[in-house]
Amino acid sequence: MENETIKLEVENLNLYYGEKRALNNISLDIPEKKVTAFIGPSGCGKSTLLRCFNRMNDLVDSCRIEGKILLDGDDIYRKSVDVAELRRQIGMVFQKPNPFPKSIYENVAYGLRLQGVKSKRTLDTVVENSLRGAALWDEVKDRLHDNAFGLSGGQQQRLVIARAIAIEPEVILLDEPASALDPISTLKIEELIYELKDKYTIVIVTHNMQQAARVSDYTAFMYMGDLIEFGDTDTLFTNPTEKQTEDYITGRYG
Ligand SMILES: Nc1ncnc2c1ncn2[C@@H]1O[C@H](COP(=O)(O)OP(=O)(O)OP(=O)(O)O)[C@@H](O)[C@H]1O
Repeated sequence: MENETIKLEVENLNLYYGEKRALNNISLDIPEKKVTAFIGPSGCGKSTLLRCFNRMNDLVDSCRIEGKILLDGDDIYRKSVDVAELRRQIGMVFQKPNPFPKSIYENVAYGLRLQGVKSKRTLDTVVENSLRGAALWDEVKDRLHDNAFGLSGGQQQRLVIARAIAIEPEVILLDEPASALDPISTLKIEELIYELKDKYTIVIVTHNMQQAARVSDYTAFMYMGDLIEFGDTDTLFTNPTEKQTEDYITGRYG
């Protein structure tokens, strides 16, 4: 990690849902323009930690956090932070593709329209570039004004990624982005993740250890709200430091 620029820093983060503690004193650094994967058995807190990065947990009434998360050195939980702007900087893609009930074009243009962009030429350019960036342009360029629901699940997920990158985020959070997809669509998403890291910092939650090993540069293994081990992906999968990590990656539990 010495040669990396740190994009997000988690410092002594505790997270509670009511009385129940779901994250225990987590500290880790997310490097810029790399892919960081969170792995671990169901319920270990991967999605909860991911959602902290764009303050999605603010939407859960019972949720309380202690500790800090810094984006480029600034605390994202400071009172003065504009959460809408934070979510523009840190985009998120969920497990199930969630396009809007609009055309392919309007799905991608949506964020820019919200920002007040009206120029057709600007919108056309951004829509094309974003669809190209999400490796979807060639498949949809002749049907941009068709409803997005007519796309396959894998195409819908790439559309959602195009919608996310249209507003030029710095970080993209992916919560099990391929778990609802067939193997070929999954492969396309994995190839896309690999390409996107040239421009964006990517954090991915995945159940699939092979996927983490294929797409990520760094991996964090979590267990019951604890961060057990964090390091470069090759080392974590071939020579883990902790016995619990070894047991998990060799399939002894989880
Ligand atoms: N909104 C919520 N309210 C209360 N408890 C929650 C809430 N969301 C998650 N939890 C609890 O927090 C713990 C961590 O859940 P989380 O969804 O982060 O785990 P995960 O590792 O992502 O699991 P999975 O792989 O099954 O999605 C679990 O015990 C879960 O039941």
